[in-house]
Amino acid sequence: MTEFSRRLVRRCWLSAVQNPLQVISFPALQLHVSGTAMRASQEDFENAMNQVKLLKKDPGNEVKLKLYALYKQATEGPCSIPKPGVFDLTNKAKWDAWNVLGNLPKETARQNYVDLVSSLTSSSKSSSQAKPGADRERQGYENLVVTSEDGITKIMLNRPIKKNAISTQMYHEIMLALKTASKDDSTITVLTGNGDYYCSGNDLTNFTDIPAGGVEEKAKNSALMLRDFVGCFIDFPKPLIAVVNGPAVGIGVTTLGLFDVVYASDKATFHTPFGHLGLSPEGCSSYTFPKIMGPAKAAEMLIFGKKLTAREACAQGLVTEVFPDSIFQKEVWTRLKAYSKLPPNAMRVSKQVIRNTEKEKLHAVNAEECRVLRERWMSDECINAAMNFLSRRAKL
Ligand SMILES: CCCCC/C=C/C(=O)SCCNC(=O)CCNC(=O)[C@H](O)C(C)(C)COP(=O)(O)OP(=O)(O)OC[C@H]1O[C@@H](n2cnc3c(N)ncnc32)[C@H](O)[C@@H]1OP(=O)(O)O
Repeated sequence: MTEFSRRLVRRCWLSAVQNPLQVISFPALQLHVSGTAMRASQEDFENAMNQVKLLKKDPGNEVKLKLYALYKQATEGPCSIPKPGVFDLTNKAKWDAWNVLGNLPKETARQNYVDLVSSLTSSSKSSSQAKPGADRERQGYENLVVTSEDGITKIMLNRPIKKNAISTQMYHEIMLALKTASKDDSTITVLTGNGDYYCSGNDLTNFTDIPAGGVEEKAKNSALMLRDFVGCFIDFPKPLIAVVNGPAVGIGVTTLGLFDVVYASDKATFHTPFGHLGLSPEGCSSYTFPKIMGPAKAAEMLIFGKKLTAREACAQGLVTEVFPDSIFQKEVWTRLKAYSKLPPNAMRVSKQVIRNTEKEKLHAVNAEECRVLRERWMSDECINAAMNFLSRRAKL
């Protein structure tokens, strides 16, 4: 094994442990019941297995791995299957969870499984009564808050604890929110972030969830998803406004070129660290940025990762206007409320006149950027950079 492979193994495992939510999918709990007859607690065990399938709330990957391991130990005894390969993160995490149980007796594993399920069912009963969760469920978004008021649909990234990094689920949620907003009664649509960040870009743990087809399949799926995601911005039919409440990174910056207006707090910064991450530009920025700020300034951002302050970004034309943070929300929303009262059809038509000549070009640019990124994601440069972040060694 080379030093690089050794480092990769260590880091993959570290990332799996640090980010268990990315590791294992809920259907993995649909376990098969072994035909082996068991003693007294077999009925409890089977009941517990059925209860797991009925859980309303995903218990999280750490718990799912524990359940998986206890089930295997209870039905098959100690782990004796070969250790899965380095890139097979899901099966490796499952193997590790099972293997760590060592020689735990089957009966004990069965009892532990039943106890664990019982604790989950009681906690899910009490948490289902909590109002905020119920609201989120009704709205259908886990990491967005979408509201419509005064003719404005506001889509707020709501993962402040992770600086609004966009997880795979969030990409889908944002696409859904944009598609819904494009058809609702509102006249303008706003994207903003909750907390101190606007968005810290792609969630770097997205790539720890490797499917059975390996990194190639992951890269292919990610490229398809990215193409759809950016396509939603290109095709968005109404005025789309970014309210950049704090720092923006990666795809949180590149997509700004597809917005009609960008308002920023003076606390916001704009950073596209693609070089550091072994990546290449997306969000049509390879086309929009040189057009907006000229090729030289765009290259400094997109190739060398120069971070801009809000005022610099405004001077380059990426940002429409900068406001002192203390008055940012008040000023911006007052202005947006006034804009939202303008005749909606005129606003739509004006947007189309401004944007439509570019649409075809933008879709072609998007497709090409995704094609290139698909290759990049499989490169050593990119894997190393992501692993560095996951092992907390690098702050960009
Ligand atoms: C599939 C489609 C792909 C589309 C292509 C998109 C490309 C991009 O967007 S490239 C840009 C990717 N983003 C980054 O490289 C940013 C990485 N994050 C950071 O460098 C820093 O976290 C920071 C500068 C954004 C903030 O630093 P700091 O104020 O010191 O806060 P923490 O680092 O402690 O962050 C708090 C918490 O949030 C997690 N987190 C932040 N950003 C991300 C991210 N992009 N992905 C995953 N997780 C992120 C961070 O790990 C911390 O989590 P805990 O350690 O669990 O508290």
